[in-house]
Amino acid sequence: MAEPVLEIRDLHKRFGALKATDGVSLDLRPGEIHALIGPNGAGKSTLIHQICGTLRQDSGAIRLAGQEIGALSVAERARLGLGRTFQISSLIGAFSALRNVMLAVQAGAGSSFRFFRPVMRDRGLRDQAMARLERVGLAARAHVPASDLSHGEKRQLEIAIALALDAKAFLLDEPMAGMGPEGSKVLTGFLDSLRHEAPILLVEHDMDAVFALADRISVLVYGRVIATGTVEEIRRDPTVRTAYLGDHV
Ligand SMILES: Nc1ncnc2c1ncn2[C@@H]1O[C@H](COP(=O)(O)OP(=O)(O)OP(=O)(O)O)[C@@H](O)[C@H]1O
Repeated sequence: MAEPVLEIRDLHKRFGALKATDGVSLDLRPGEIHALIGPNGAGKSTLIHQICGTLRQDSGAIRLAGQEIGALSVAERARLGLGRTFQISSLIGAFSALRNVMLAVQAGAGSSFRFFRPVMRDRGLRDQAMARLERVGLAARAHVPASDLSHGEKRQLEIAIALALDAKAFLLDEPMAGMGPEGSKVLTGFLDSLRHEAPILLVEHDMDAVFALADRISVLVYGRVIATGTVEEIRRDPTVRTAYLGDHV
């Protein structure tokens, strides 16, 4: 089997007496959407925060493409290809969609000399950024300030930024939240195709989306993974049905 892109090994995080992450291990394999589900307070966001670096684990390993990243800053992890979107937005509201993506292309290229050039006049950057906007279906909105984009469009823009940073893995934290049924359908179709660019760790409460998209599902309860498997395996798992899925299957 192909090497996992992202590996979490025996991760622990306490808040006082509360074990928010209690020995979590999971893998994200090339090309897959791995959904992380579980009841409110199970520790999904805490786990995502530790993977992207906004929260430091007490112990355990986090590896991206074989490299230990658990001690790196958020920016360093992003530079190595961890594409984090949603819940905490990285968009600059006053800048156009195009400019937001151009800044990401520039950061991804990592060439500091470019800082001295007027970003908007750099043809190469512009073309690369437009290609990412086209990929996510936002080319027609390129010149609209990010703050004026709709909820769904902001999410598309965040994915364009992650693409510009050459993401090796996407962490998507409740992408369907706040979307209407039509928006959810469009986003589901888009995420389905995005997995071919980089695998996706998807935290999502919308079970229709999870069941439609996930190659594998891990169920988190009280900071522990109680089951990992395909959609069918998880739907049939009696422990999962008792702990969480009862209403959803
Ligand atoms: N900074 C913090 N300090 C103390 N306790 C925290 C902190 N952050 C989270 N917790 C607690 O850790 C537990 C896990 O919370 P977390 O937000 O990770 O769960 P979740 O699965 O993402 O929930 P939801 O589905 O509601 O977003 C909860 O009991 C929460 O109250």
